[in-house]
Amino acid sequence: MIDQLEKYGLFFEERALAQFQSLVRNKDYSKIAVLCDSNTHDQCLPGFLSQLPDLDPNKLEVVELEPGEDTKSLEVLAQLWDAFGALEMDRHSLLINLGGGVISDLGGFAAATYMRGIDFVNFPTSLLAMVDASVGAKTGINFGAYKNRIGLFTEPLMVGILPEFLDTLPEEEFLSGWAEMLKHGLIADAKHYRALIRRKPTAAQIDSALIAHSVAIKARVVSQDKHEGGLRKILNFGHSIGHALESWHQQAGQPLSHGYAVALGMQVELSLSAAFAGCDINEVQALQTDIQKLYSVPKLKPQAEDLKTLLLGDKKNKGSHLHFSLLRECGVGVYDIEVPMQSVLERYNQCFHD
Ligand SMILES: NC(=O)c1ccc[n+]([C@@H]2O[C@H](COP(=O)([O-])OP(=O)(O)OC[C@H]3O[C@@H](n4cnc5c(N)ncnc54)[C@H](O)[C@@H]3O)[C@@H](O)[C@H]2O)c1
Ligand SMILES: O=C(O)C(=O)C[C@@H](O)[C@H](O)[C@H](O)COP(=O)(O)O
Ligand SMILES: [Zn+2]
Repeated sequence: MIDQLEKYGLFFEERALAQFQSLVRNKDYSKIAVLCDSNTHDQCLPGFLSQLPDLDPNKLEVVELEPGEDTKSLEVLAQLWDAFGALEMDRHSLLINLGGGVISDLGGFAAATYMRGIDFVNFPTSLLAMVDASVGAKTGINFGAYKNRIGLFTEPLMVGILPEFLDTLPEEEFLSGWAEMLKHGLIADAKHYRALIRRKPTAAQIDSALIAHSVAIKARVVSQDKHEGGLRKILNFGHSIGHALESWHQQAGQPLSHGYAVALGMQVELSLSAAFAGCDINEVQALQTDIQKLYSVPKLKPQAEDLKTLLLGDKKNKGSHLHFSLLRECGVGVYDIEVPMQSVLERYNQCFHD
């Protein structure tokens, strides 16, 4: 399985380091900048660099940002472009995104826009970024109240997955990444979903094979529809509600991790799947029970009315019509399902406020 991912530009463990080293040898970059947040700077960068003794220290630069979703902003993007200029990076420079999804989304976008595009690679350090964010070429920033409103599809030269980074990942971040893995099972592979639900989202129960299985689901979907004309929308299951909750909590000063918000979103969207996508109600209830055991509803939560504007801003919509990605059954995602706003708010209330 792991070898088969190389055709998508995904490399694991020592194969990732070897691929990266050969890239650097062949390209003769003028500068190589590593983009980190302060956590990955302290906990991942030293081990990463120690495995790359051939990197020329005279060409190496490190750019460190604050951790957290607020970093995925226009202000920080501008600071990053400034930093690239101050480091005299040119079109022959390389950016290494060493971090979670915030770093790969922002760094990929910054690299693709600086001087109309410089090379970049992703070395994801969170579970969520390994199984999802570093793969598939979506990059961008949040804008106004909305998640990922400004962005580009732009490919890293390679993605290097080093599961050793997970040794320092906090427990709540495992739970966040686990939600996207569950989503992969729910939309495309019921066996993967059942394998996950039998385990616990902890470092001890996650291995390279499980990561590879999840990321393979994403890579296969993306390879059939890179720019999200159709099928790729299934990867957005849980995200119409999830993004609205994530944005609302961010604004309320009580951030929810992306994955936690998606897990809550999946609970509501499962209910919509029964009403609008023909998913069996008993199956929906069983899946909701599984998910609720891991992701309980937070005490602080928006009123249904508070979600309206955020839901209307979702990228999958057409005009004022809400379009959802839902499930026909466990393992089968469907997309472009139109759902009236009133039904969404009712189901949200049934799940979270009754
Ligand atoms: N582009 C995509 O396809 C895609 C897919 C899913 C999510 N996303 C985006 O990704 C972001 C979420 O990514 P995330 O969950 O990785 O968040 P994140 O980048 O904020 O990382 C989560 C936290 O874990 C810390 N961290 C990361 N790796 C660590 C390590 N090895 N050791 C210790 N601490 C570590 C970070 O510093 C941060 O505090 C969201 O903005 C989401 O919208 C993008
Ligand atoms: O890669 C995709 O496509 C996804 O939808 C994966 C999602 O998990 C991810 O959160 C993505 O960033 C959402 O994209 P958006 O288009 O809804 O902003
Ligand atoms: Zn997501």
